[in-house]
Amino acid sequence: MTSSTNNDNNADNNTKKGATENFSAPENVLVELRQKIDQVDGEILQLISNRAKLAQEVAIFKKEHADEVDTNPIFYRPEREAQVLKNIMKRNQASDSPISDEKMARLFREIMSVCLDLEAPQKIAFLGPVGTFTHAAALKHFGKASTTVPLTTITDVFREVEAGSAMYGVVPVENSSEGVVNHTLDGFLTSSLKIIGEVELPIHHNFLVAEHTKIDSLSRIYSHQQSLAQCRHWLDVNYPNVERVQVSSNGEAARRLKNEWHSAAIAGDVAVAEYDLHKLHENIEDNPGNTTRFLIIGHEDIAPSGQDKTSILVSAHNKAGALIEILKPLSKHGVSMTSIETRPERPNKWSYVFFIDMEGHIEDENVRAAIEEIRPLVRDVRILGSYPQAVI
Ligand SMILES: O=C(O)C(=O)C[C@]1(C(=O)O)C=C[C@@H](O)C=C1
Repeated sequence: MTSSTNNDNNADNNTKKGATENFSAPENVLVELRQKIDQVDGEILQLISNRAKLAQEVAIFKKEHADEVDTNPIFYRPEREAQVLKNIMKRNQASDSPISDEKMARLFREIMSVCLDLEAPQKIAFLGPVGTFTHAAALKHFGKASTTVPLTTITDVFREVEAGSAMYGVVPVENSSEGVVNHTLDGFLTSSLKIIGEVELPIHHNFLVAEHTKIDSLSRIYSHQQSLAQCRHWLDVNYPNVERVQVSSNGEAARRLKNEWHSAAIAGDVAVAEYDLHKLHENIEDNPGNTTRFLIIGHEDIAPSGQDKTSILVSAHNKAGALIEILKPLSKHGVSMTSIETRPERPNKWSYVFFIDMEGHIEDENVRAAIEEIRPLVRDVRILGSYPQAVI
């Protein structure tokens, strides 16, 4: 509405000035470009609306063909979403689009998120509070049309999804600088939930202040202990004499600025909008390649997307050389292992379990064969899930 009113006003002004002789005047060029943008926007709107109607038809199909036993149709299809996004990136590359493949995929991520919301609103539990990197990971993976619910602990996220109060959960699993998140791995020891997806998030820290902050007399900088550690050098150079205060999360650090005039916070982008803050400095992390990986947990088995990962949990016999034996079948069948973590298998003293991630889907012949060969060598193998590799 606003832009067409402006255009009308501009058009009026031009007519008064005698627009015909003046057709290439800068303001007319702008009017013309905006008219073209309005025209394209109208076409995009119609196309998005057509796409949304197709998604509604998909939803009807899913309802009609829901498994007789499982009366709840499954609307969220991570393997299909990964394929759609990969397709968009490929088509973008082959086009003359000035937009990067990743940014184009993010636009479509949001369109798909709205389409899924039309099919059936999705409730996603994440390790909160709002404004944390896990919140950002949930929005990156499911898009902004999903309903995201902050919970206090990783255990709460597992519990909420198990109970069916949330459909899916998002929890951090490893950081490139700080290592693995033990609470998340341990969650799988007592839960039957599956891994249905993964998200990778580059971790960029901002130095945040509020409108009312007296930036010349800062006395405190709040953040999570890991974030303070990841920005230590930058803080030593820029704010060597300001007290650093550890709080439970970056979201909590950002929240505290509301009532404090002499404090700043270190947090990510999501906290800026959530708590109405300003970035005084951006990208203050000492290691610019710092990345965190998150897992999406849920109940379903996911079909192959064409580029998948499989995670297994292996309870080994307590004897020397057990790990070497487990790894041999993977190498024999050409399965590429992407990570391995060891955790104590409580309550059994001195017993260990291995979390192994590999490339491929459990329906791939080589992955299935390797896992079948591991089975007789160990006490137990549990498939935690096969899921699409992170696309954006
Ligand atoms: O293809 C489907 O199964 C759909 O429901 C459509 C669609 C989409 O908008 O493209 C929406 C949600 C699913 O998670 C995957 C894809």
